[in-house]
This record gives sequence, C-alpha cells and structure tokens, in this order.
Amino acid sequence: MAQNGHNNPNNQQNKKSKQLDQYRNDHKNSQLTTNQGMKVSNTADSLKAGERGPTLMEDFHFREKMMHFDHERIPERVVHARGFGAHGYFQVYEAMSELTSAKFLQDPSVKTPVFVRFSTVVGQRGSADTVRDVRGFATKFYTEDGNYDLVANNMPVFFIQDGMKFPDFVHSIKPEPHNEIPQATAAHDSLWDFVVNNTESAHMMLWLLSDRGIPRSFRMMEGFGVNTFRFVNAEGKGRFVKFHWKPLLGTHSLTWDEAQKLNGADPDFLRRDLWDAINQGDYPEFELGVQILEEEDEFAFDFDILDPTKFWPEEQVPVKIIGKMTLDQNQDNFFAETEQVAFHPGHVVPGIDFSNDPLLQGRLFSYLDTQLLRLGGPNFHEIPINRPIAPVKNNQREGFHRMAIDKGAVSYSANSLRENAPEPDPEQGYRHHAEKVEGRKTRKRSDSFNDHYRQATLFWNSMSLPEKEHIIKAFHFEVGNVKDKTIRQRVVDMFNHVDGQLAGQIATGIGVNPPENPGGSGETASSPAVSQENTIKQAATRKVAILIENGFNMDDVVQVTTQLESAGLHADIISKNQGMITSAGGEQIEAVKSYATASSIMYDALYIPGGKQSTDQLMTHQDAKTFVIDAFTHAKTIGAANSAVDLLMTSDIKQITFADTNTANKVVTDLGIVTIRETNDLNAFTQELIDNIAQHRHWARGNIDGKISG
Ligand code: HEM
Repeated sequence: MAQNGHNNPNNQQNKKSKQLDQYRNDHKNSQLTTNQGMKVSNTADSLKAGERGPTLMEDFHFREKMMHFDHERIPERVVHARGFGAHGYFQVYEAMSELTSAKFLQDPSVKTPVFVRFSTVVGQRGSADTVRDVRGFATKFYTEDGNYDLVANNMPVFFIQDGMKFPDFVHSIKPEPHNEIPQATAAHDSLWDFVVNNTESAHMMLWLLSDRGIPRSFRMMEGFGVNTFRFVNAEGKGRFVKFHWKPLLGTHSLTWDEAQKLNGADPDFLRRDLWDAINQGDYPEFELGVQILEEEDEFAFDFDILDPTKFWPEEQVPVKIIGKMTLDQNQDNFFAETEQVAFHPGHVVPGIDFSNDPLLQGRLFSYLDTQLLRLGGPNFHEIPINRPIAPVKNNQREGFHRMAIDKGAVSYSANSLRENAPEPDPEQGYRHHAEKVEGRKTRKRSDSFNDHYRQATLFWNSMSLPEKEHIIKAFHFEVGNVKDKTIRQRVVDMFNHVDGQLAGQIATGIGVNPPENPGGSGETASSPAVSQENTIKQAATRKVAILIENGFNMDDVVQVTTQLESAGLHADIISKNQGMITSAGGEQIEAVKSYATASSIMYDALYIPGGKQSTDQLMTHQDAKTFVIDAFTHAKTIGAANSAVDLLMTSDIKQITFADTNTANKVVTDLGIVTIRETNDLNAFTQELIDNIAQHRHWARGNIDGKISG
C-alpha cells in the first residue's frame, strides 16, 4: 500500500510535492525540544516548589506548551467549514491554444500539480459528512504561470443571482442564531422563509433536494464552476466558458435513509472513503470539460448567460472534454493543508478571465477578504499549501508572520536603484480582456434575470421516476420540519410555478392545501444529461460486504473475492464476532468486522457464500437479517450462492425469483438479486454480480408493492 501516495513515482516528479517536502517532518528518531530548539528532560510534570507544591511561574516549558495549545484554533470558514483535501495532478489532452493562452492547457506531457478540497457548505467543521447539502469541489492548479483556482460546487446553479444577497442567504440556512439549531441542514423555518421570499432560489432548491444533495462519494460527484467565465486566446479573442468536472466513476448518491444513518454510524464516511481510496491506489479521476460560447451568441438563449441560477443544457451547448485530473496523494496534515488552503475564484492565470455575472463579481471580493481574517493577515500566500510553484516577486512587504526575507532598500516601483525590478511585463503579464463596458450606475437587476421557474421545470422534467420520488420525499422532510404553516403553504404555492403535480405532491406530505389551480412554467423540454440515471455505470472500487459464520464454504468465498478484486472491487468479511472463522473444510479466514462495527449502509453490495452450518447460524442472527433487509430496501445488489439462497428466501424479501433446484448451476437474477445453487463454479455468477453492482441501485424493486413484508 502506497501510504499517502508519497511513494508513487508521479509524486517524486511533482513540483508542488517537492516544494512541500522542505516543510514535511515525520519526527522519527527525534528528541523532544522547546520551540527554541532546546532539548527537554521531562514533559509530563510541571516545575513545582516541592513535589506537592504549586507550579512555578518560571516553568517556561509548561508555559510554552500550554500557550501553544491554548492558541491552536483558528476561525473556521464562514461557509464550507467542513472539508477534506487531496493532492494530485492535471493533464490536458490536447493544446487548447485556439481557445485560451492558459499555459497549463497547452502541453499534454505536462503534469500540473493540484490540491483539491471537497466540502459541505452549511455544517460546522465537526458536522457530519453525509448531510443533505451542496458539496464544494475546489481545485488549486499550481501552474508555471501562478496559481489558478477553480472553486466549484457539485451543482451547476446557485441559490441567488447577485453576490449582495449572499450574507442573507447564508444567514437563513445556517443554524438559527437565537438557539444555534439546527446543525447542517436546510430543514428549518428561516431557510424556507428566505426561499419563498427569494423565488430565484427555486431551481437550486430542486438540485439540493435531489439525489445530488447526498453523494455516495466525493469520487462520484460532478463539479461545476457555476459562474460564467471567459477564455481568452493569445490573439485576445474572448469566449464565454463554463467549467465541468466529470468523475470517471460516474455520479452516484446515497439514499436518504443511508445518509441519515451514516450521520450517526460514521460521520466521516465521505472523507474516509476518499482517504482509503487513495491509500489503496484507487486514485479518483475527473475529466475537465468546458462549454464554450462565442461572444456573438451571448443573447442566443431564452435565459441570460450571466444568470448563475441557470445552467447551459449540455444538449444545447456540448461539453468538450479537455483533460483529466488524478488524485494520487493524501495530505500529511489536515490543518496545514486542508484547513489552511485558501481558494479564490479571483486567482486566475493569463488566458482565463471573468464575466459580468453579478454573483461572480461578489465572490471576487469575498474570498480574499474572509481569508485575511481566517488566516491571520496578508501573508497567507506564504503558507506552504498556498505557495505557487511560480516565483513570487513584488514590492509587498511586512505584515504579521512575514516569511520572505526581501533584501535591499527598494520596495516600490517605479525605481531606478534596482533598475526598476521587479518589473511588470506588458507582453507576458496578465491582461484583462478588453470588453467594452458602458452603462448608467444602477442597483437594478436586469429584466433578463426575471424568469425564476422555467429551468427549474426543465430540471424537474429531466428526472427519472425514482429521482422525482426522492425529491418529493426530500420536500416532505425539509419543509415538514418548518413550524410556520404559512411558510409551508407558500412553498407549495411557489413550486406550483414549477410544476403543478410536484406542488400537489409536496402539499400532501406537509399538511397544507394543494394548489387550487395546478400550474407550471410552461417549459416542456428536458435535459437528459442532468439525470443520474444516465451517468457512467462502473463497478470498480465498490465495496462488497461478505457475511459468514463458522461452517461457510471456503471455495464460495475465495472464488468470488478473487474475481471481485481483479475487477477492482473490495470485499470485507463480516461475522457475528471479529476474528478467525472456520470453514466447513476446517480452513480459517479473518472477519475484519462484526455487526458491531459494520452495517449494510457502509457497503455498495452484499454477498453471502454457501455452507449449511454458516447459513443456519446467519438465519438466527437478527443483525444478519437486518443487513440483508437494509441492502434490499436501499436497492443494492445482493448475491447468494448455494445454501445461502435459503437465507434470502426465508428473509422478509418477497416476490423475487431465486435460484432453486430446477435451476441448478444457473445464475438467476431478479431486480439485482443474483443467486445460484448446487455449483462449485461461481465464475458466471460473480460476473453477473459485478454487472449488477455497476448499476448502483435497482430502483424498480421499490415500485412494486409488497416486496417487503410488513
Ligand atoms: C456571491 C456568492 C458567493 C460568496 C460571497 C461566497 C463566499 C465564500 C466564502 C467567504 C468562502 C470561505 C472561503 C475561505 O474561508 O477560504 C467560500 C468558500 C467556498 N465557496 Fe463560495 N461563495 C459564493 C458562491 C459560491 C459559488 C457559486 C460556488 C461554486 C461555484 C462557491 C464555492 C465555494 C467553495 C467550493 C468554497 C470552499 C473552498 C475551500 O474548500 O476552501 N461559492 N465561499
């Protein structure tokens, strides 16, 4: 196992990794010192006047140690406080010179180092990973031309149209200030009060309440730059651009029930998943895509391309895939890297510029401003994780915690004492796109931003039936938690402008009236690309739980695990008790988890090998039965071989066709339940299992009443 990915050959070439090496310290074979480098003789007892006497003021070691501890915390981010980072690299597929002069997008042989931080938005730093929320997906590219930050989210639109409203929106969704309740959720009065009074949020609320709000893994999320940016080529020609990250594992989600249970069982579920994947060599990969719009097509759509509550449907503006990012190295220190990294949409490089999107314009002020407070002054660009690999040369000086030792008398320009160095470079230096701007000062929003509903309807139209059901259930939870009935009614009335049926179904679950006149926005189009049903389906890196007890059939375990592992999946043996379990043939295998430490919600699929004695025992364990039923209700793939099929047949799973004596040696699959009997050859069975796991879920199960008794 490549611990933290440090040993992989790529990282030995990675310029950012090499730069960080000078700060890395494993403290191996070292002696304890004070911060002044003086060796310490005892760090367990304070200096006292007599063994039972008071601690002395002169105990500098005690005071230094305690002082440092007392000052360990810094403010958490005002939004996106909980996050997790990883290192990697990005490679462009072909030169992009026609579209942009950005140097890191020209040479396919160049590996540009990156650091990515995934995050939730609302919860505090210690909140749970699997809450319903937008996920941040921020990438710092350490390019030869300086740092470029693509500060993205996992949803392509935003709640508001103008940066001016950001403090209002965030105040409404954060815990309510009088009692700091509730944590990390939109399910409360103040957020929905904001929504009904700011109807531009309709579209984003649907994304938030969709499966996108509860991703299965950071490795299985799309990323979107949201705001419209600009590519500019060497000739100065500008084009509008939207940025996309596409995960090679596809875009997949948890179920709401899993997410809720994981909040308690493993609040670190998503960060653990990323950390483990990188340590196991399952390096997450994301392709970078761009949607390009010629400047002359700025007004070609029935929405304003500067409006961040709108996306550009891929069916209208295709996504061109231009490169790939691979995350292959875990951080060494959470605080030094994930906590101190400072992203900013204003960190651009020549060839990438802004648009007049009023949300983006607001962001351009906010990030630097907040980081001055969060990271203690103007020198946080010198913190190792934030340092560019390009040289930094300017006349900025001093401030708290200045690291650079800038020599000489000159700290100004223009100067003659140092021949005007460091000197601006009119050719290579950043040049803002010479967009013609004209207008009267006004606080008015453009009328072209007035439509708040059509794209919300487009999104709703694009959802599959199960996705629609999940959204309605999410409304029932989120709005059902709103105490003020007037607000609940207004939510229904507001979403009646999106879709009358949707509004009616929301009303049914939250104790208010359905709309008198079911409405809608009149939008009939859909965008299949936004439905997760149409994403990449891939089994590699998925986790399979294997349930056994003493007397299991070793061959059923070995054949399947070997084949799963060679297809890139991972399997954990789970039993009533952790430790060695003995097979029918007397061989032993280790159960790495027990029902106390593992449950179905932590796995993508379940497999139960045969062995009569094992099956008989599993049938008597309530925990084993719960494992099976949870996997079934969460629409996961379940496999059973030989006698283990009896376990499924006697469980509460109904109306599924299982392998029986008439189908000896044949694989039988019904709605993701894969079974086989009376066989020693599990090759075809395992392949079928893998193909079913790749489907991620088997929703059709849920649509058939009576599949689960009770
Ligand atoms: C006017 C609108 C917005 C404002 C004022 C704003 C402001 C902020 C602030 C103050 C932070 C904390 C930064 C820090 O402490 O380092 C932050 C973090 C973040 N924002 Fe925004 N934001 C806005 C909209 C957006 C949008 C549209 C996106 C997605 C495209 C986004 C993505 C992120 C991400 C990913 C982070 C976390 C960065 C990290 O991991 O450190 N924000 N935002």
